[in-house]
Amino acid sequence: MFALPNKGRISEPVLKVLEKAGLKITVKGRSLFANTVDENIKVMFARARDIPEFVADSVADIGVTGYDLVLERNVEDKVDFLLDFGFGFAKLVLAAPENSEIKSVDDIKEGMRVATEFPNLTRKYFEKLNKKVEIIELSGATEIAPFIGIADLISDLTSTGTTLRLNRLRIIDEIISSTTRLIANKNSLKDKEKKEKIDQIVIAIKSVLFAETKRLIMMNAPKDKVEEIKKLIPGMSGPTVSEVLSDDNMVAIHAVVNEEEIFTLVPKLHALGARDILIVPIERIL
Ligand SMILES: Nc1ncnc2c1ncn2[C@@H]1O[C@H](COP(=O)(O)OP(=O)(O)OP(=O)(O)O)[C@@H](O)[C@H]1O
Ligand SMILES: O=P(O)(O)OC[C@H]1O[C@H](OP(=O)(O)OP(=O)(O)O)[C@H](O)[C@@H]1O
Ligand SMILES: [Mg+2]
Repeated sequence: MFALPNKGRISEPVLKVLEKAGLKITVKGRSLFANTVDENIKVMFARARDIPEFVADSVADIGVTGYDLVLERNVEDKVDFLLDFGFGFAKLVLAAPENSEIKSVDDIKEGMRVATEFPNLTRKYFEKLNKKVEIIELSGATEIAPFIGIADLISDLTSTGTTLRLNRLRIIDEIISSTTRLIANKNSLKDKEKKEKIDQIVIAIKSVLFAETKRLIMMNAPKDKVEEIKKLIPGMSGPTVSEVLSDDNMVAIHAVVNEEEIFTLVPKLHALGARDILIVPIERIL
């Protein structure tokens, strides 16, 4: 059983990656379960917040959730981290109103109230600092707490910083940093058949994440410039060079290159006489 977030900000990007990975999850409306292209892989939809426990307790064999939520549920020792999706980046930070006297951790006094959706991580953070504070658990919109007099500061997730800025809150310290992860139940990994399926899923997802940073570049180029072009695009196993039947002096070249290199690469290829340059997205690289 594969547990996936049913809503929230990581749900859609995760489903997109799995779609590209060829899992073909057939979701019918708001249903709680779904089938996949592989009859041995069933999907269940749950809140990202609950998925760490579902995986730790063997309700699901694997699941996708935030690293922050695994730590918050205190199950990091009960699950294995199989891969990092590289998105869903957020930091759990301690923040106080800009006009508050709290400017650093040292200004936090005994008995101050901290509002949060992450009571366990926040409690642990203050225990380490040996500071006694009161944790006020909220289930969202934590930013409002200092302004309605129910807390002195908050600990909340931030990624772009927009929410904190908008609410005139200043970061005091960083508690943890998080991204979206694939986690597995340790016993499921010990089961030979399940392990085999899980490995297939991991390879499929990795192939998608890897391909997202790459492009296939294709071009026609003068034969006598091939060596120079090769130096510009080493490719994954060297570029492929093939004949152009209509023109003896030209060859067709294709190679896989890093997406971020393309902007500077193209003018150099042009200068060497490359023509008909095509840059094509790649769905998966295995
Ligand atoms: N602003 C953000 N930017 C990037 N990732 C985030 C952000 N906020 C949360 N996340 C990640 O997404 C996970 C799920 O958070 P999200 O808020 O989407 O779900 P939720 O709290 O279950 O839903 P909702 O907030 O709609 O009730 C978080 O634990 C974190 O890992
Ligand atoms: O730094 P930013 O890019 O502005 O993102 C941070 C915001 O995103 C999350 O809220 P979410 O949308 O999940 O709402 P919630 O507070 O109700 O969980 C988080 O709790 C912050 O409020
Ligand atoms: Mg949220």
